[in-house]
Order: sequence, then structure tokens, then C-alpha cells
Amino acid sequence: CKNSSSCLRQVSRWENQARQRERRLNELERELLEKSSRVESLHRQLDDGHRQLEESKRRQEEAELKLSLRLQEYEEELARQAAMPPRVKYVTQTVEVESADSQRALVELQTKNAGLQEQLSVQSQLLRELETQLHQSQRTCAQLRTQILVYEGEMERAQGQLEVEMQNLEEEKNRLIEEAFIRAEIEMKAVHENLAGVRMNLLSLQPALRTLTCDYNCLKRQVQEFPFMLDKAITEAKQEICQVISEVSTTNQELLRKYKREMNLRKKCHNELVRLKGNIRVFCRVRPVCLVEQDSVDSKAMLSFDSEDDAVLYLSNKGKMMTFDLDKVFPPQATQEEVFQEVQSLVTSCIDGFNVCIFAYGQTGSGKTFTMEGAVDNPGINQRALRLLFSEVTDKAPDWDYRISVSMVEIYNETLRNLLGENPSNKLDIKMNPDGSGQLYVPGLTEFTVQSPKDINRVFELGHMNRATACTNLNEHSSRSHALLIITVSGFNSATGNRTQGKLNLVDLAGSERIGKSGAEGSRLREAQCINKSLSALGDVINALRGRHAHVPFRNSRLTYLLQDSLNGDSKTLMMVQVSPLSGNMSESVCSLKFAQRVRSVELVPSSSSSRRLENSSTSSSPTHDSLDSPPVTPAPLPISRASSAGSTLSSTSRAPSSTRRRSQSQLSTGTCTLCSTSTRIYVYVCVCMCMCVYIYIYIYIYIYIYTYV
Ligand SMILES: Nc1ncnc2c1ncn2[C@@H]1O[C@H](COP(=O)(O)OP(=O)(O)OP(=O)(O)O)[C@@H](O)[C@H]1O
Repeated sequence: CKNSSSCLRQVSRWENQARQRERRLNELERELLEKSSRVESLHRQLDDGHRQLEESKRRQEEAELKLSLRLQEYEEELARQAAMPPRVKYVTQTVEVESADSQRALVELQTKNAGLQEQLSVQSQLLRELETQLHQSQRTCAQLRTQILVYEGEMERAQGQLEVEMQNLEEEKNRLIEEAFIRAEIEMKAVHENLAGVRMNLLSLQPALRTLTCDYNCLKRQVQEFPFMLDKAITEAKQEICQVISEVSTTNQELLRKYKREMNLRKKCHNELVRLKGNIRVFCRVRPVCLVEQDSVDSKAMLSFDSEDDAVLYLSNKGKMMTFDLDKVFPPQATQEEVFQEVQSLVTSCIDGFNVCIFAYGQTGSGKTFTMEGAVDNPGINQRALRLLFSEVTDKAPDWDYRISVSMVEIYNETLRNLLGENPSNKLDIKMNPDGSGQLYVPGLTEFTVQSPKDINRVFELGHMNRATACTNLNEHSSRSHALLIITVSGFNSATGNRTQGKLNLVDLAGSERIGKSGAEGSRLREAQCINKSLSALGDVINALRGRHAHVPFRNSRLTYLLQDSLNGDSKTLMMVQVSPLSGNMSESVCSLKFAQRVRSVELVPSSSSSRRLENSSTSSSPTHDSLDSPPVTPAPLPISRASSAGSTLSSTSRAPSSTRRRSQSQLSTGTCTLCSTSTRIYVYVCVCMCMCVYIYIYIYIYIYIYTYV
């Protein structure tokens, strides 16, 4: 179709061209006619000129003839008169006398002759002009003839071209018509074939249509029956669900019973394990040699590590090689991440309701602050612990609702300062809780509730700022004071009503160097005495705990008094002994490591109340904490005391099953599961119904389509 239309366009173009050429030919013919008429008129003019010329010639000849005749007459007369001599004179006279008339006549004739001569010359002139004109006309005529010949040639050529083009066009037209005809035939054939296919389809669709109609009727019936089916299915589903619930609750009861029995067993094993292993861990971290110390004589390698045992440290002091067995030794190249990885299980156990105490011990400059606080771009245990706790409790939501509160305290010269308070220079006191629970609390101590990671930064910024404003030289001051970060994590499970409370104490102790060596005097001496007093009190407390003494001297220093609930009973304690690698510090390092080894051998004794509770729990249906990482939980009605010890917190604990188990139990007992399943069933039925409707709609659509178009 496209080809034929383009061919038609071409034919019409060629026709236009032919018409234009025809017009041009007509114009040329017209011009030729004009020119031939002009030639004819010129011929006529020429003929007229010829005729005139001949006329004038004839007239001239006549006049000449007449004149010559007259002249001849006169000459004859003259000759005659001359032939008579005497008389000639006479005659001459006579002639002269007589010739007056003749002479007049002669004059007249001469005048006439002159006039005729004149006429003749005019006629000759005219003749010449006419001849010139004739020549010109002949030339023009010749030119015109040449032009006519040229035009005729052109015309013949144009006519030839036109004929050729006309012939070409005719051929092209015929070709296009033939092509169009062939195409039309092919298309026609295809249409015929399609028609045949459609007819075939129609024939084959008719049974399909019958099937569809049948299906449609069937579906229609089903849709009509659907509400009854749905009701029936819902009733059946309800019955099934009730049956399943009763089965599940029976199984659940059985599982719960078995679970409790297993947990009791596990708790006993765990307690045994804790007793065997001891719940005080001692790590050692050797700080690297600083750049400024590298050239000094002190920087000789006095410490060496066992490549196969990461719990052994070898120290060469005064030519003597000493071996220290600890729980873990971090070499100088250990990163903050690696250190934190080792302590993070202790940190998270605080979420489970344990009291944890991590303290960094060592001489000044051994890296205590670096390990606990770290640098801005490389934070230490404090920040990492708080962030970890925050992310862990966020993960446990919404089953558990946790509250993390933070306090920051500094003990300087046996004085307690509130580092998050508005006035950090105010002294705080440790008092017995007036509620008669026998627990300690610190009146006026600021507790900052952490609700986002941003709060964590604010806490550290505020604590650091308050510590800096309270002293003139922060570095010096920090070496002479103990810094405590106290994190309390309280949890409440709204599904079970269980409560937990754990406390994490992160302590950066003051430098442990001996007074004799530091050579302190005056206020420095008092500082050193206070530090040594608190550190030796810490040693005494640990010794008393190790010896299971009836009396543990917690009150001998502010530090031990404040940490009482985190050192007592089944609390977990980690001591990070910081060691300087310099040879000049080796004797201090030996003291620190010896103290650490003593501490390592101490086992924290569960308080009597706690032991009692553990005994009770093994027989009661609500057991106590089930593992190192599972929480000792308190039933909902019991209020939480902020300064409560681990013992009192554990006084009426009940074992908390895992959150999933708890949730499934409560859901089953309230029937939420039943409702949930029923609504799911209804939802499924509605979906099926909708699918059927869509199906029916499609069938109807196809049906209408076939009947309308096919
Ligand atoms: N593991 C380490 N890696 C790199 N540098 C460290 C490391 N431990 C300590 N340092 C650096 O050693 C120097 C002393 O450390 P730090 O102040 O932590 O010691 P300290 O025991 O807290 O001293 P003080 O008792 O006086 O507060 C600091 O400049 C610290 O950056």
C-alpha cells in the first residue's frame, strides 16, 4: 500500500512535469506562431517594397522612355535643322527664333527632366533604402528561420524527452500497478488465510465457550454456596483450633515441667562451675612503649609473652625471670576492640541482672585511663560498654522494657564527688537505705537516663567537663583519684511481669605506686596515703572474701564501700592489671602482678541470703537464674531499690523462660492464638472468594469478547 501510494505520488509528479513541459511547448509554439506571423508580415512588407520598387522602376522606365523619345525627337529636329546650311543660320535663327517655344519646351522638358531626375534619385534612394531594408529583412528572416530551426530542434528534443519520460512514467506506472496488484493479491491471500484461521478458531472456541459457560455456571453455584461453606469452614476451623490449643497447652505444660527440671539441673551445674572457676577474672594489659620512651635506656624488653598460652606473662626483674599466670594477657599491640571483645560477655550479663565490676589497676602511666576511657577516636571499655548495653536492650524490645541509668563518681582523698551533678565539687556520702532493707545508697547522686546513643556522648562530655573544672591539672588529678562509671540496667517484662536489675561498675583506679618510690610530700603525700589506703582496703576486702571471713571490711574505704554490692556474692569482677613495659617500672609491675595473682585466686562467696535463695529455688517451682547469661528475675510486685545488693535483688527470684517461650505461653493461655488463627482462616477464605470473583469476571470478559468481535 505504501509502495503504491509512493508510486502514485511519483506518477503525479511526473504528470505535473509533463504538463509543465506541455505548457512550455505551447508557449514555444505560440512564440513560433508569433514569429512566423512576424516573418509573414515582413514578407508581405518585402513584397510591398518589391512591388513599389518595381512600380517606381516601371514609372522611371516610362519617364525615361518618354524623355528619351522626346530627346530623340529634339535631336532629330535639331539634326534636321542643322542639315540646311544657309538656312541653317536662318533656320538657326529661325530655330533660334522658332526655338523660343522649343526652348521653353526644352526648358520645361529639362525642368521636368530635372524633376524626373530628382524623382529618380529619390526613387533610387528609396530603392536603396528598400534594398537595405530588404537585406535587413532577409537577414532577420534568415535569423528567424535559424531560430525557428533551433526552436524546432529544441521542440523536437523536448518532445522526444517528453515522449521518453511519458514512456518511462507509463512503464513505472504499469510496474507500480503490477506490484500493487501483486501485493494486494498477497494481502488478500493472507486475509483469506486469517479468515480461514478465525473460522477454525471460532469452530474450536465454540466448545471452549460451552465449557466456560459450564464453568461459569458451576462457579456461580459455588459462589452462592460459598457463605454456607465459609460458615462451615469457620466452625470446623474453630473446632480444630480449640483442639490444637488444648493439645498445645497440654504439651506446653509438659514441656514447661521438663524445662524447669532441666533448668534446676543446669543452675546447679552452673553454680558448681562458678565455684570451681572463681568469679574474679584477672586480665593483664601491657601498654606499648611511647615514641618519647623509645630511645631511653628504660625501653629494653623486660616482658615477654608465651606464643602458645595467652594467659602467661614472663617478667625479667633484677636478672630474675618471673612467670605470672593470669586469665588473659594482652600484649602491647592489642587493640581496644580486642580488649573489649574479652570483656563484653561480662558487660551484657549486667542486662541479665548480675552485678559486675571492672576495674583497671596499675601504676601511674601504665594505661589505665586509656583502657577504660580511651581516646576520642579510639574509645575504651566505658563508652563501648554503654553502647553495647544500649544496642542489646534495644534488640530485646518490645518484650523487655529496659532503663539504663548512668552515674559518674570520683573518689579523691576519700571524698566522693558527683561528676554528673550541677555542682561537682559537692561532697557525697554513702548511707544506709532508710527503707530498712539494709542496702546502701548515695543521697544526691545524679542518675542520667540514657535513651539514645547521643545521650552516651553527652554523659561522657559532662563527666569529663566536671572532672576538669574541679581541678587545676586534669592529668595529674586523674592519676590521684578513682573514677567510677556506674551503669544500672533495670528491665521489666510486661508479658511475664518479671523484673531484673544489674549494675555495672567501671573503675579507673588511681595510680598504685608506692609512696617511698614516688617520694611524695605534703598534699601529694596525703593523696598517696588515701590512694594506698583505698587500694589496700580493696586488697583486704578481696582477701576476706577469699578467706570466707565472717566480716568483710567493705567500710574501710569509700571505694570498697561503694563497690560493696558489686564485689559481694555472685557478682562478677574483672581486674585489668595495667603494666608498663619500661625496665625502670619493673618493680612496680611486679607488685601489681603479684596483687593481681592474689586477687585471681579469690572466689566471691554468695551471700547467705543468696545461698538460701538458691537452695529454695532448687526446690521451688520458680527457680533462680539459669545460666551465666540468663537473668535472675524478680516478680512484678517487688519494688526495685536503686542501691539494692545482688543478694537482696535475688531474694525472691523466679526463673524467666526465654522470651519466645514466655510469649507463646501467655498467648496460648489468653486465646490470642485462636483468634489469630480464625482471622487467618477468614482472611484466606475471603482471598479465595475474591480470586473466584476475578476468575468469573475474566470468563465473562472473554465470553463477551468472543461474541462481539469473533
Ligand atoms: N594500649 C595503649 N596503646 C597506646 N597508647 C597507650 C596505651 N596505653 C597507654 N597508652 C598511653 O600511655 C600514656 C599513659 O596512659 P594513661 O594515662 O592511660 O595511664 P594511667 O595509668 O591512666 O595513668 P594515671 O594513673 O596517671 O591516670 C598515655 O599517653 C596513653 O595514651
